[in-house]
Amino acid sequence: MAKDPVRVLVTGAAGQIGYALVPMIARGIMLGPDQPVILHMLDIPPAAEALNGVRMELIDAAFPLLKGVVATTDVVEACTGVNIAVMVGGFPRKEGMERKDVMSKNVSIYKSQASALENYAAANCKVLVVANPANTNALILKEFAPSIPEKNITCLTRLDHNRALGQISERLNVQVSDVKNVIIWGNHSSSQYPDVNHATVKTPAGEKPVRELVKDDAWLNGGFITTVQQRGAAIIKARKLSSALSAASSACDHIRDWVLGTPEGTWVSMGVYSDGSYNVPAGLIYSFPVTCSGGEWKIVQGLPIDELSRKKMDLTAEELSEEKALAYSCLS
Ligand SMILES: NC(=O)C1=CN([C@@H]2O[C@H](COP(=O)(O)OP(=O)(O)OC[C@H]3O[C@@H](n4cnc5c(N)ncnc54)[C@H](O)[C@@H]3O)[C@@H](O)[C@H]2O)C=CC1
Ligand SMILES: O=C([O-])CC(=O)C(=O)O
Repeated sequence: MAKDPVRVLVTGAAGQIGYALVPMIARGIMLGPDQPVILHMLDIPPAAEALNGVRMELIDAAFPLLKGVVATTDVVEACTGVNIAVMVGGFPRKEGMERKDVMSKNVSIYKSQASALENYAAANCKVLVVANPANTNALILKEFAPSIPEKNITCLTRLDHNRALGQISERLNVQVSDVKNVIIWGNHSSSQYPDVNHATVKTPAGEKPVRELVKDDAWLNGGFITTVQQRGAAIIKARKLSSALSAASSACDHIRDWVLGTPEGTWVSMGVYSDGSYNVPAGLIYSFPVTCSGGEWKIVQGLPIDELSRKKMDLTAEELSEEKALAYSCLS
């Protein structure tokens, strides 16, 4: 029997990530090739005409899984009945800016959209915040939508996770699909800690630790980390626009794994509400290694943390606490 359509909201749908993301969703990349979808697209009035253009192209593409399109500048109409909300709407960073520089514009958007989601989304709606500062926007959304369970509100660090996989794959000249279990700890910012201490590569002789294969701790503790931390800025420098196709693809990965589950023995990185695991302060949206099953994520527990990792994990937590304080000062 055909499945009922899932309603997926994309905010900022007339923007560049939106333009890459909506066809992926309509093609089944996010929720699977047998899952019909109804797309809800929100943007602001100055982008209404462009948004309508995206709606027209979605119709022209004749996606078999796409059962309907709502394209609107009305936040209530956009949020009504949605099962999944991908929050991309906001103002992107330009060259020379840090992600927290876009803070004041974006946190106020997330405060107001929190109540629309709380009041009009389907029960158990899963929320992914992409717009920067992603962790702090997600935290503001959580705090101003108190009736949405905190486990349903997440932010995107899967792009950083995928960037880390990509760097290891390039370095070792192996397929990216054979590399797994890197971890992005903390903030989706240049303070994030990309950790390879538990990462492995599938080889003809079985799974081997990344460190053992790379044999270059100076690179793994130095250049590798800064490359992943700075990759967003490098893309902005090259394209004069921030990452879009990789962000859209990673957003699909995030939701797909959350809804359909992670493969046995594999974890992924997600920004989730900290419960104090790994001595990360509770009350922050912090990126952890998680496994997903039955539509729920769970933080991977019990990984040994060395001294260098501890310092880097604490540093990015401190930045998130500062961002939280700054966000509240922007809102008051
Ligand atoms: N977490 C991550 O890994 C990544 C996050 N980002 C962030 O994603 C966001 C979107 O990036 P782009 O698509 O490149 O930007 P963009 O500027 O091309 O698109 C953003 C869209 O949001 C719309 N918008 C603005 N205010 C809105 C509101 N209140 N409600 C609904 N829509 C609104 C704009 O009109 C625009 O169409 C930025 O904040 C960017 O920094 C980008 C790449 C990766
Ligand atoms: O760097 C930016 O501003 C966009 C972004 O979040 C990324 O590419 O990781």
